[in-house]
Amino acid sequence: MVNICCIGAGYVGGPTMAVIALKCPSVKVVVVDIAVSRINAWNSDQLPIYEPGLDEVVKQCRGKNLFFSTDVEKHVREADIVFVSVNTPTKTRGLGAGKAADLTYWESAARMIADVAVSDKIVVEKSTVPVKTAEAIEKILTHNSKGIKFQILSNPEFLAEGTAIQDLFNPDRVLIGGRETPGGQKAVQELKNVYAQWVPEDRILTTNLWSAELSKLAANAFLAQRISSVNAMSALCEATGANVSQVAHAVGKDTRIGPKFLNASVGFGGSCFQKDILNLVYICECNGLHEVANYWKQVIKINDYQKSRFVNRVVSSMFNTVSGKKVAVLGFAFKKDTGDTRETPAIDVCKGLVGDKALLSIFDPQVTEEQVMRDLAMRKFDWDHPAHLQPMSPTATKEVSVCWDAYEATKDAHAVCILTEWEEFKSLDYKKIFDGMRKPAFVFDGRNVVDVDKLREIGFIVYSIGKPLDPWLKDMPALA
Ligand SMILES: NC(=O)c1ccc[n+]([C@@H]2O[C@H](COP(=O)([O-])OP(=O)(O)OC[C@H]3O[C@@H](n4cnc5c(N)ncnc54)[C@H](O)[C@@H]3O)[C@@H](O)[C@H]2O)c1
Ligand SMILES: O=c1ccn([C@@H]2O[C@H](COP(=O)(O)OP(=O)(O)O[C@H]3O[C@H](CO)[C@@H](O)[C@H](O)[C@H]3O)[C@@H](O)[C@H]2O)c(=O)[nH]1
Repeated sequence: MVNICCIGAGYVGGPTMAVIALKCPSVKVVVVDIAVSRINAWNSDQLPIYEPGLDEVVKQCRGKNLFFSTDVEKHVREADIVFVSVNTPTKTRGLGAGKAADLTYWESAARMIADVAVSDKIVVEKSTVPVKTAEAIEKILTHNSKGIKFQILSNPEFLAEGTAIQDLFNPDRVLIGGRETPGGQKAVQELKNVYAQWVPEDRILTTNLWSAELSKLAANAFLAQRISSVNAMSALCEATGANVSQVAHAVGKDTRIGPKFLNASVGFGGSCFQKDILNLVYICECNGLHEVANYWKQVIKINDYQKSRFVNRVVSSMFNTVSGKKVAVLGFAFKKDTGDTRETPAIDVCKGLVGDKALLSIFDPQVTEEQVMRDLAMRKFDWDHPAHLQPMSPTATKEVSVCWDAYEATKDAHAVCILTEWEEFKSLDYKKIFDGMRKPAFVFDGRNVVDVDKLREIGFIVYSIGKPLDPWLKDMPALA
């Protein structure tokens, strides 16, 4: 029996290992973490993350060949293959602050592996890391190894939250990078054997270490770039009367471009895109490639512009002030089918509206009040000026309430802002919502989920990203 241990029981470690356990009954998988509450949750009926299909997978193998534990050292010692899936956030202090990846957690995991190992191991980079990280990890492991042999592999994860189980069951590709030595290639083959239990061979790509590490950053940069491209077009659509959905459809029909990832939105969020592009920008700068760095930086700048453009549109449409007005926010997670709020555009939009003294009532089917308040109270990091942390005013969270129902959130509101594309927001009783709101009643759809014509018939003034402007809004030029 192959023993796998995964360090880090988060959004990646948990679902990925659960699927490996399900698909490989002859492999024993233990997921370890230093966060006791997270491990307790993985061992309970209330898993620590919301992900469609995850509960069923965990239920089928937990206690058989899938285990969750806080005894990190014991399980690392017993493992043949150690996946490292710890968080690699953007550094907020010191050299490279605001861009470089913070590898503190990764380094401490590597040192611990070197300290406790008593047999040869394959160490797999599952976390997203800067290109060349494997070289540093190799040095840490071999300098402390007491003669034990380690092989480092890069096996970046491409799952998206909300569809993680589907993505893991049927990945576009699995990427494994290794040293081009006999030992390195043997390790690549061993990991390949695990995935080959359910992934067709032609979808398992093998490369050298640096290509695998860089491909992960490149893939996220390309994906985010598509969203910034369509979002940039959405501003031009609003200015010209074109419809961004029609433009995206027409553009995406070109098979060289393709139809996916062309939905205009209030901006991309999530824990990966911004972090990984900033990391890429930093690597380019370190290599003296300033033009390349600036090119990718622009993807983030357009994303920031899209969020502030949305806030400006709300304020300018409502007679240039939202002061003291109740604004309902539907959706706070960074996308549908997840409760994750990391880097969600809702944080910046809500802070922008509160900055203009709006009174917010927020509803998201998967995000707790505690989480919303924590996110809004957090200081915002200024990526361009890392020395300047912009705190939210300490009283600001008093202007925010969290509701458990869209109807309660919208009652007596002047406006509704839709910030996450939850399916249930498409089929709300908008007539009932309209009747309960102050007039004129506005809907600002940051995800293009509502039927604009139907809502206008009801009486709403509707703004939908990149769509021809409501006659009312045409007379109210945005301030951006
Ligand atoms: N979230 C995604 O959708 C996604 C997808 C692909 C890749 N990634 C990458 O995968 C990595 C993990 O992301 P995540 O979203 O799962 O992060 P996460 O914060 O949800 O989970 C990381 C876990 O690692 C644990 N940890 C940190 N240091 C540890 C240590 N020394 N020993 C034991 N446990 C430790 C933390 O307690 C935490 O529970 C990141 O590099 C991320 O960029 C994320
Ligand atoms: O057409 C689109 C598609 C996405 N988004 C937004 O983009 C963000 C990211 O969405 P998505 O990529 O679906 O979710 P993530 O979980 O962040 O997954 C991305 O980041 C992961 C972490 O690296 C990678 O593994 C995945 O392949 C990559 O898709 C979300 O705010 C979406 O609402 C849009 O605005 N328009």
